[in-house]
Amino acid sequence: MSILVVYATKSGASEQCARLLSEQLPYCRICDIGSEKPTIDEFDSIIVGAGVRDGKIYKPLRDFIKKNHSELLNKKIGYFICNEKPRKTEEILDENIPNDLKKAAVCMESFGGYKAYAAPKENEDPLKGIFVDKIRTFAEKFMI
Ligand SMILES: Cc1cc2nc3c(=O)[nH]c(=O)nc-3n(C[C@H](O)[C@H](O)[C@H](O)COP(=O)(O)O)c2cc1C
Repeated sequence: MSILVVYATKSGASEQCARLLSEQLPYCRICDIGSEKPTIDEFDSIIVGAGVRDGKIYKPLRDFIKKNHSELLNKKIGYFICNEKPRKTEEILDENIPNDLKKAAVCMESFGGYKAYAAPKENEDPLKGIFVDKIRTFAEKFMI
């Protein structure tokens, strides 16, 4: 089973999460939708994830979901978001992911994120604010 993690990031948290996920999943590659166009028919399983600003996941990922809606329904799929207020996760997923795609998902989760305008500097921990345990649990659940 080959897995693709497609992500969009602005301050880096979603990229960190995509990397950690890929280390815990077999045959997994990651793709920054901001700089690469993935060929999704090469993959049985897709995880999509993005940062959130003003309640919205980033546009390149929204566009990816819209463009590939019917193909995604035929994949094993999971969603993650990176945001600083994980309590709003359900609301954000409801407003950003179409219902049928949400129902078909194996897992959906917020992995936390950086406080607004406080992304870690080069000498700081790049996982500050990220819930590493949630990434591990997500990966385990995705593989069942
Ligand atoms: C301008 C701005 C708006 C934000 N809006 C939200 C928001 O509506 N809800 C939330 O939970 N987090 C919000 N955040 C926090 C981001 O979701 C968080 O920094 C996350 O790490 C972004 O993902 P990224 O690092 O992959 O770009 C906002 C951050 C910024 C800078």
